[in-house]
Amino acid sequence: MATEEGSERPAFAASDASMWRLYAEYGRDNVRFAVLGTLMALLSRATGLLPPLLLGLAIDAVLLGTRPFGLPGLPAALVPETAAGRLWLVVSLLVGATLLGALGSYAGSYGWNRFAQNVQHELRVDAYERLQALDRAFFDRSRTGELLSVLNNDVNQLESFLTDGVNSTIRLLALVGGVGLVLVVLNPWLAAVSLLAVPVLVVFTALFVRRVQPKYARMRASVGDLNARLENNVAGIDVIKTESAEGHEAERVRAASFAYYETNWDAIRTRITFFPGLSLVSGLSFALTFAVGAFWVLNGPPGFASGAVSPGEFVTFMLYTQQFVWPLAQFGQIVNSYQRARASSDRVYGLLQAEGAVSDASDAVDLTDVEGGIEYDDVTFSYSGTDSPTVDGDDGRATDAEPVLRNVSFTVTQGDTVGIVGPTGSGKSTLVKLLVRLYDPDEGTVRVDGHDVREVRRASLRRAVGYVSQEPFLFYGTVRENIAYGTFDATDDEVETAARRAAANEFIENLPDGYDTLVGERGVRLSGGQRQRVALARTFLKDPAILVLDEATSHVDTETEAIIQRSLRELATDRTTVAIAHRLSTVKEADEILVLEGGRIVERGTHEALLDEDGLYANLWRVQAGDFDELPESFFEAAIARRAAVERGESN
Ligand SMILES: Nc1ncnc2c1ncn2[C@@H]1O[C@H](COP(=O)(O)OP(=O)(O)OP(=O)(O)O)[C@@H](O)[C@H]1O
Repeated sequence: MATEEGSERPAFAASDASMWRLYAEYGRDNVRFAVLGTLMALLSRATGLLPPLLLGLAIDAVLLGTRPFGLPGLPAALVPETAAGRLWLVVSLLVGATLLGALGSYAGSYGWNRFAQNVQHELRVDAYERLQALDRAFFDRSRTGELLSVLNNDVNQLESFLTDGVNSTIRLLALVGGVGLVLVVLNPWLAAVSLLAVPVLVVFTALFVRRVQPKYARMRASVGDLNARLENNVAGIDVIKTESAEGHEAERVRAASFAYYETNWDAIRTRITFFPGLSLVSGLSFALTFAVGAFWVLNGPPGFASGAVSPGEFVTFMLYTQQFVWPLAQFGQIVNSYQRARASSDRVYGLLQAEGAVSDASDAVDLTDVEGGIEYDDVTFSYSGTDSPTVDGDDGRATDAEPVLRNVSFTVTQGDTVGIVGPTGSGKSTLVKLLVRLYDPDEGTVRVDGHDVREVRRASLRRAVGYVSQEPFLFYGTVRENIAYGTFDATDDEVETAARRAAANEFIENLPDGYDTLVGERGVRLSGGQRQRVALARTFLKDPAILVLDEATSHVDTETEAIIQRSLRELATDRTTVAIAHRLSTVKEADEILVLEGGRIVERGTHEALLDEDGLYANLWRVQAGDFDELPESFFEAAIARRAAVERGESN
């Protein structure tokens, strides 16, 4: 399939910076929450600096009395005279710092969670909007479960990293910067011992990242596979049951689930060695600092240092070391959450970047006052080369280049009806899909009212065309909502008039809640014929200039068909109609009938003219009339050859 501007295939793979680009783009409007979160997280961290200082002071200046009582920034006039008074002051300051810390922690979490939730929400809605703007070929090649997994799980992973990861990173940086600095100021030599842990942790983490990153990418892909399998099976539950394929499907789900289990377990194995490893390094560093510090208090400075360390200063130092070293182990969680989010961001970003081949030209105009003239001018089309890579790595290059339509030319004068008939797989549905630009032709042009459909806005084109397909799709909701789908401002009267014209009013009124009856998911609570009539009512309500009926009455019984056919004739009277039919009687009255075979128009004319011609159409007509004896042997030979080709999956 040709790309619209003949442009290069768009790059689908996300760049390394995809995650940060997403955060920057979606965080921009919510930056106030991130700032609040950051400032409050810093405040809460800063209040944590006070208790160790107070404890050291209480030990040295109150309990042991070996140094004067004083705190930086505390006026001497506020220092009580008695030891008890001083202890109470320390206790009050401890409580005050704790309260302020709790407040800061609350406000910090509030800011970051609001930020993360807003980003998640906006990202998901945008990704969905992007998805529904992609062309049909993208969906032909994608798996629904996989797409759902991107919109759900992957977007959630990005949110979790914002909530936990970024928030913790800021706290950690504040810690390394703040507490690390305090340690250096208090005792540079002892600080050097504590800080020894940092380079070890950095190297250790780098190794972890290198190992775990590909594992997370594999895991995200297998979540998509599993989702796709589950979605497919739930949708196909009827076939599973009627074919007694429960065992077969349980096995396939087991295989997909096991693939996820294996990729997940592989990542978990790496992760669970990493976290205890970090704790070990942190713990050893704490023990080393304690040993050096305690010997310093007992025996004076070691050879490389000078100055005495009091028991209070030692306690302060150890408490800071604890604040510094243990949370470093948290770094692992952050890196872990980052890696998971990164694997997801590639997929979300990929979806946001996906470009469909069918898009509005930059100078496209609206199709207005549509009269309904249609022209197919030497149209050739194949499903190959669909320019639609998918989120699971399919680059969209189909291998089969066999055309499904070949040099198709015909015109339909405004208000006329054209019937399209032909054996299965001959390209009838494909032909009308080109009219509403679900796909674009490889060669040739489709015109409506003389306009090349590639030069008009798709929305205006589709407003002008009413399309009733073989498998009408109803949305979960009421009958009324389904009829008014697309004509959202229709009044109840208009909905009912449309239903009446589609011969649907009677059955709808007999439903338990009439027009307010819920139709179930995909309309499962209605029969095939009822769904068909609701879909027809939708088209009557839309009142389009061009009507496309793709075997529109295929699901109804003979009697209902007669009623609908009458309505359809009325509907078709003053509008252009393209009717695809297997039952030739439904297009007998058409102004022209096109007979497709292997993607080519092999015969054309009115019903009578085609019967006179005594070709494929006349033979198909004999089949439907049950005159098998009248059929020439060559017809059976051709039919058998066609069936064999269809079964081999060939289009022609
Ligand atoms: N989305 C698709 N991707 C690839 N090939 C497709 C796609 N849709 C249809 N085809 C192929 O194109 C050919 C024509 O299909 P089409 O649905 O147009 O035939 P049809 O005449 O409407 O058949 P039927 O009468 O059975 O509905 C078939 O060989 C089919 O396998």
